[in-house]
Amino acid sequence: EETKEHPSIGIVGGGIGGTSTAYFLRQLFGKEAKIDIFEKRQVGGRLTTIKIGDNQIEAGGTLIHPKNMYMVNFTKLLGLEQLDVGGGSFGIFDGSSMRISSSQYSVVTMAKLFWRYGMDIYNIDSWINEKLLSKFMRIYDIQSAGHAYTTVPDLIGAMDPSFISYMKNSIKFVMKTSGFGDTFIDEMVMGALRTNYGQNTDIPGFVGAVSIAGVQPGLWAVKGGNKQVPEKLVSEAQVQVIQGTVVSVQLLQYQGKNYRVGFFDAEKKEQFKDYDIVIVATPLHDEVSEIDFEDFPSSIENFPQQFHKVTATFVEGVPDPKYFGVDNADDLPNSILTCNDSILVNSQDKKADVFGNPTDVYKFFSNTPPSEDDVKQMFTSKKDIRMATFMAYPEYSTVGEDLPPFVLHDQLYYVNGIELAASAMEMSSIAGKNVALLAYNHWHGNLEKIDEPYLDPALEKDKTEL
Ligand SMILES: Cc1cc2nc3c(=O)[nH]c(=O)nc-3n(C[C@H](O)[C@H](O)[C@H](O)COP(=O)(O)OP(=O)(O)OC[C@H]3O[C@@H](n4cnc5c(N)ncnc54)[C@H](O)[C@@H]3O)c2cc1C
Ligand SMILES: CC(C)=CCC/C(C)=C/CC/C(C)=C/CSC[C@H](N)C(=O)O
Repeated sequence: EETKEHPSIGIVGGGIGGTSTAYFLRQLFGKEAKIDIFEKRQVGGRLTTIKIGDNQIEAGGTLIHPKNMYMVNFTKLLGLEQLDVGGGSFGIFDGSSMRISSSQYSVVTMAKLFWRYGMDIYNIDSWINEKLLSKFMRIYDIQSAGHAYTTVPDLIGAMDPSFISYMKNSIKFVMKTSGFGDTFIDEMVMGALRTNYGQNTDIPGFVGAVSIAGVQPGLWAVKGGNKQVPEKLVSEAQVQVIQGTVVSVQLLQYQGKNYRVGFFDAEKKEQFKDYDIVIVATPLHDEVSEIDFEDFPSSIENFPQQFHKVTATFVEGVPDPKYFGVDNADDLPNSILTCNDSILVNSQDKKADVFGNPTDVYKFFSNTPPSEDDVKQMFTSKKDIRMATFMAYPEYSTVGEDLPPFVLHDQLYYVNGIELAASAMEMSSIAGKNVALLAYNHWHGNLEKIDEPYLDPALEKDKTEL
């Protein structure tokens, strides 16, 4: 029998969002709480690898920013290693030729970049650090002080109030207002948005800035595959993984447990389990996870925003440089960003495997699956080809001002609303910690830690000294 101190908790979804939530819940509630994760496919979700030839390559979430502290800490805690990724030659393709490409000499590259983009190329890193990262990182202090928020705008606004206006204005507008030029925005920023979200500079400023951070120097991945983080979090958090597809969450009318989770188990048999607390850690979207919420006083619906489909195509072979307007194969950059949203390819990269070994595998992203003919035009020869299509992240142009809440009902929480602000591994982990704190604070009646402003002790001390 669980007591008030030891709730039973069911989590729907075993991606980084669900498994990080489980980890944080275990830290907060201690070892007696019973925590189950329901997973319909495999733990890791959108963190997954693909085998092509003899190579294992990241297929979903790939790059981690050096300042993504939860991902950094999980990697260390779980005995995993960081692998440097990124670097190497790059170019920006406009559909017929390269607008700019790097040289083998870094001074020449810097001169070319300065010639084309002026001071924007120097200012961008400090702008991202000052306008995004330094404010974003306040969340770690806020959460380590136990504070939690019931809505996505409240959480993002707690990092810094300026982020609310970033969520309402396009990245193009935000950057123009900060003094960046059209050429830089239309080429560099557009290239970053197309490779990371398959979208353009009309997307909101907050996710736009996250996307630019996703092409900054110092990016890394977990050696052996990012999916090891969710896999190992499951054992670290001592949770039971139930292989099954959740189809319903019913609000119970009797005094005992709050919710009944209905699911089809691995043998496709319908089963039910009751919990005090339920956490949904998958996008509530028709094409991703169909879950009925039954017997609630007001209906809980899937969220109306569109999801963006992306196909990642992996080809082991020899690329035709002419496809990217380059004559000589040696001059084809390893990483190609594209700045024209009417062409097929969002970006192309020569990949290393999950251990950092070089391969002859190229990955390209496209918003629609390529035809056989497309691939023939892009590669002069190919040994193997694999494709993975993802319901990848929200279609940010359809995201309105009403972002979903983290609290769907008393003791029923939702992690993935955060993706409507920005989708990234660290965002899911931050949302996981927020939901774990909400569940804990509600359970213990710590209402002073919910939706209350966080007063930075260092700033408060300065104020009293004045
Ligand atoms: C191609 C691609 C590249 C990306 N690259 C990066 C990157 O470089 N860096 C970065 O930070 N982020 C990247 N992302 C984003 C990142 O992968 C996601 O934000 C993150 O993995 C989301 O994790 P999650 O746990 O919230 O969701 P998911 O990983 O989707 O997990 C949800 C889980 O729930 C399960 N599930 C769904 N419905 C049910 C149900 N009814 N019953 C039981 N289980 C269910 C699913 O099977 C899934 O395992 C990328 C995403 C894609 C698609
Ligand atoms: C949350 C913060 C502050 C930073 C995260 C920055 C980051 C790593 C963003 C990437 C997000 C994303 C959805 C990338 C998708 S594709 C990645 C890459 N272009 C690839 O080719 O795999």
